Amino acid sequence: MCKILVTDGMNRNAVNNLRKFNVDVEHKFYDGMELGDKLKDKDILVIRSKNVITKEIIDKACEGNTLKLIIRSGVGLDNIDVEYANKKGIKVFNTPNSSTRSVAELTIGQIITLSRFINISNITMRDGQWNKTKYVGTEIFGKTLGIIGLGRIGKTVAKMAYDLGMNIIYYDILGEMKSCKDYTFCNFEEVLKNADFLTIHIPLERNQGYLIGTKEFNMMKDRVYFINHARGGLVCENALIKALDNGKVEAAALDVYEKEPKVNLELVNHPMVSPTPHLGASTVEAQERIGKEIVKIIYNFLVEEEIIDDMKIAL
Ligand SMILES: NC(=O)C1=CN([C@@H]2O[C@H](COP(=O)(O)OP(=O)(O)OC[C@H]3O[C@@H](n4cnc5c(N)ncnc54)[C@H](OP(=O)(O)O)[C@@H]3O)[C@@H](O)[C@H]2O)C=CC1
Ligand SMILES: O=C(O)C(=O)CO
Repeated sequence: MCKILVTDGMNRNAVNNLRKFNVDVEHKFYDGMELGDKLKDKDILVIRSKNVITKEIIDKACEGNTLKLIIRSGVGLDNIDVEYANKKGIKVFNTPNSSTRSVAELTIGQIITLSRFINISNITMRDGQWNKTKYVGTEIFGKTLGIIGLGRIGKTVAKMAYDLGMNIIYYDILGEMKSCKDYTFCNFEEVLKNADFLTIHIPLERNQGYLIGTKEFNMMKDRVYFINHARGGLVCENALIKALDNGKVEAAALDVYEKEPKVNLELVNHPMVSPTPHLGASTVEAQERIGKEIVKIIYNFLVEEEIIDDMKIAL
């Protein structure tokens, strides 16, 4: 019988649907070499962001010679050594399309949160403070939103922000996108220099250094609003704290951190930071879609491997 290990949260409908395939599903968190050990008799591993799948774990798993598929429930594959897994004959899939809308909506929510002091008002009002004259915000209409990475999420953020009246400038490694003529392609430095609001939506590549450190913050407009919902490792947190302290950055919204789930208290306690604990994909809708994507991947695998017949069931 095909054995599947799911180490993290997974939509209940998806788990129930998997069981229709007459497979063995163990739903329990394991990590490190214990996980490697548990994988010795598993065919499929499903993880989210909590596990880091290293060469060592893959080697341990391969002692059992059963593991054929790793599925990352989500987009970023930076927590899996994909190249090594592939070298060992293990396929790696993610669910790239399911959370785009949710991450984009969180980003737009934070753009407005920062521009209107919503986060800091929430906190100070609980102390009985009435900072009406202190928290004079800014409209986002007519302001320039700089986007680094105009992929699925970047494009969705761009469309929403454009519809709210923002001017969109972007940089993407793929260059100018013909289908995005309402937005202006710039080089990386030009986006940093001209954005009133700056948001990052690129993957973290393995062994990549910071995309944004002190040098890059210094290039930005004074009092820029900064959002990182991509990966913590892209931004130097110490440089961000300095930029917030010296007013280069007016306010920052963060969903991702350098050392998750460890919290950098200096950063998240900064009065001008609006932090969320990696909630980008945490909506009912995104999780349902992710669950469906995973079931489809596993279904295709089981059919391909002739473990089940093409059941033509509605997934
Ligand atoms: N906070 C959260 O909960 C979530 C965070 N994420 C993060 O968001 C990231 C983006 O997701 P998504 O939009 O779906 O990914 P996409 O691959 O659709 O978009 C990323 C875009 O950025 C481009 N790119 C890659 N590297 C660079 C670079 N150095 N400079 C400029 N552009 C670059 C990519 O080009 P190319 O295709 O050539 O690489 C691509 O066009 C994910 O990788 C993940 O880390 C995703 C979901 C949830
Ligand atoms: O899907 C992703 O990449 C996320 O960060 C959410 O888990």
